[in-house]
Order: sequence, then structure tokens, then C-alpha cells
Amino acid sequence: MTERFIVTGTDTGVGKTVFAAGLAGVVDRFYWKPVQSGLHEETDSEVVARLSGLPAGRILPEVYRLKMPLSPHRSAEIDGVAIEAAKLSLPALPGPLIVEGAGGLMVPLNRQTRFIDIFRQWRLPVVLCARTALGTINHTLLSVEALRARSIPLLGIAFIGDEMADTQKTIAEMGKVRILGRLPRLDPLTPKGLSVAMRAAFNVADFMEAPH
Ligand SMILES: Nc1ncnc2c1ncn2[C@@H]1O[C@H](COP(=O)(O)OP(=O)(O)OP(=O)(O)O)[C@@H](O)[C@H]1O
Ligand SMILES: C[C@H](N)[C@H](N)CCCCCC(=O)O
Ligand SMILES: [Mg+2]
Repeated sequence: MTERFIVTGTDTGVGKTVFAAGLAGVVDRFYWKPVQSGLHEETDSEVVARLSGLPAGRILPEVYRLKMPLSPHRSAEIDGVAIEAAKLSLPALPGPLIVEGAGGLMVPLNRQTRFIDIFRQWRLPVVLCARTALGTINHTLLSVEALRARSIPLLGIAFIGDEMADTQKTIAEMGKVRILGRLPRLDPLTPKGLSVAMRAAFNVADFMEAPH
């Protein structure tokens, strides 16, 4: 049973937090955003608290809270903080967990370490969130290749956006990767609407199985 997994993405702004909020609510997980860069707007943990319907205790505190909405390595430098990989060990928890990175796989935490390096150490399966919009084939296939090159288990792709049938099929075929579903753009984006859309778009059982 996949009790814990990572939600990552092909890029920043693809919809990881919205997807994670929807999924955490539907499958009743803890949520953890270990490195938050950008504190002036609503943080990812705050978005999850607002959209998931989870009780506050299910949202774990961040390890690093960095002021500027930049790549974590740079945001940390500006704050005079050194992000230490050793401080990013998975929390020991009484329940299942969703962990969200920041941006895409190669985003640096410091001048040596990238998110993908930490993901490899954690040995958790990954859900890769990807846009459906033009440009996604390249970003998604590159991300899949990077995960495979490091033997990081990939549960599958969660698309976000309008249906692009050929794009989705092309990624599935050329990447030899499972498509978990597609969350449409929701307007308005509400907790109830997100929960309904997640249940319609994804098979909850896929997030309970061992990774393929
Ligand atoms: N399914 C959706 N319906 C409507 N709006 C969405 C949806 N998914 C994402 N958005 C919006 O798109 C923007 C980016 O989404 P989100 O914050 O989830 O991206 P992210 O991948 O988590 O980015 P980051 O790398 O900063 O963590 C937000 O304004 C969010 O509300
Ligand atoms: C600030 C933003 N919302 C994310 N949390 C961090 C995105 C880092 C992207 C770095 C990069 O790939 O250039
Ligand atoms: Mg996010």
C-alpha cells in the first residue's frame, strides 16, 4: 500500500498544491511542504488548509520558510539561511503522508543539492503533476527520464488543465508511464468543487497501490 508519496511537477505553477490539497482531502493524508519559498502571499500549506478540508493538525509545519518567492537555494541565500539536506528527513508519523516539493525536480535547495536528490534518498513513489498545455510533452518526458535514471518509483502522471487527448496519449506512450487522471481548471476553485472534481478525475485506489 502506498501510504506515503511525493507530489512533484514538471515546473512551478503547474497545480501541485491544488492537486495535493484535493488528494489529501479525498484520501485523508497528512500534508507536508518541507521548503516554502515566498511568504508574502498565501503559502502552499495555507492553500491546502483552505482547500482540502483537512483539520489543521494534518498539515505539518515547514522546515524552511523563506521570504522571497524564488528558487529555494536563492531565497535561502537572501535570508542568510543554508538549507541542509540532513534536516529534511521524512517525519515519523502515525498516518499516511503527501509531501510537496517546490517547482520541478531539478530545483536547487542549495548550491549542491536538488529536490530530486532528496527524493531519491526518501525512496517514496512520486506523482508527477503536468500541465496539459503546449510545451508539456517536453517537460514531462524529461522529468520521467530524470526519475527513471535515478530509479525513483513513478506512480504516474496527474495532468492539470483542459483536455489535450493526443498530448496525454503521446506522453503515456513515449514515456511508458501511467496516466492517473486529469484535473480540469476549476472556476471557481472551492473545497467542495475540488473534492468532487478529484473523485471524478482520479481513481482513489490508484493512490493506495504499490507503484508500477
Ligand atoms: N485545477 C485548478 N483549477 C483552478 N486553478 C488552479 C488549478 N490548479 C492550479 N490552479 C491555480 O494555478 C496556480 C498555480 O497552482 P499551484 O499553486 O497549485 O502550483 P504549484 O505547482 O503548486 O506551484 P509551486 O511550484 O509554487 O508549488 C494557483 O493560482 C492555483 O490556484
Ligand atoms: C516561488 C515558487 N512559487 C516556487 N515555490 C519555487 C519555484 C522554483 C523554480 C526554480 C526554477 O526552476 O527556476
Ligand atoms: Mg505548490
